Amino acid sequence: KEKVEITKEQRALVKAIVDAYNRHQIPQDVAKKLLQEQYSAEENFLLLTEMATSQVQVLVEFTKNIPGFLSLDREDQIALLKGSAVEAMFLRSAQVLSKKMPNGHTDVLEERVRKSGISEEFMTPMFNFYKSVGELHMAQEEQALLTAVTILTPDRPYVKSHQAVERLQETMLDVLRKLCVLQHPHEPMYFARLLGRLTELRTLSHYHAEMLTSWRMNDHKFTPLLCEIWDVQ
Ligand SMILES: Cc1cccc(C)c1Nc1c(-c2c(F)cccc2F)nc2cccc(C)n12
Repeated sequence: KEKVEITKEQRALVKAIVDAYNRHQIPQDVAKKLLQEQYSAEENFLLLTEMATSQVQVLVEFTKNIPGFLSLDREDQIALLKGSAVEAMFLRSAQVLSKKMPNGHTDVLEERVRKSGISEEFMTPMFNFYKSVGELHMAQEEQALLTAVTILTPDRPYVKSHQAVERLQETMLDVLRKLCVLQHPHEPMYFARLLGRLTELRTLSHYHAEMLTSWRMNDHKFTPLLCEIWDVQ
């Protein structure tokens, strides 16, 4: 039986990533609005746009705190952020939507998503993903590390120093693998199931691109930050 040991450095790495993941949460005012505003498709879409915008801001702050990220080539940092934003946001919103939030936020958010003009063909895979993430009952270390692994994916478009990104990603994967073994001793395939979510995320990001197009066709407005991160307009 292989003895799994987390080194001092790895413990420090996990702490840094979890602190960053928790420090940057969706602002309270956005979360509060979810409960207050009335339910029209327009109002729901506006709220979700505001939420998506703050999710991008939260993502940028989290990413800057991933040890080693800021030492990467500056253009690669941008390429990684643009290439991973949707996947990281699906992961983040999955945490919000899957855990039973206090005072019923979850179903309020779910309700608004379901009534925001998104067509059924995207709704089903999106909520299947949220359900499959919820069933994993991920610890916060796993959520934060899996998000970091997603961001540090070397084969994003326009990434030049592929190897530098791969080295960082491997550092995260190694400690995530150890954590999974230590925290789920009776589920030897747990780590593999986590990585399986990343495959599902790739599919979702294609759906997301189509969602963006259909929203644009219906003349929905985005914020400048959303236009920049997804090269729309
Ligand atoms: C905030 C939110 C939460 C859950 C579902 C949805 C549809 C949203 N909203 C958006 C998302 C988005 C996301 F932020 C996380 C996950 C999947 C996503 F589709 N992307 C965008 C891009 C332009 C406008 C909006 C309204 N929008």
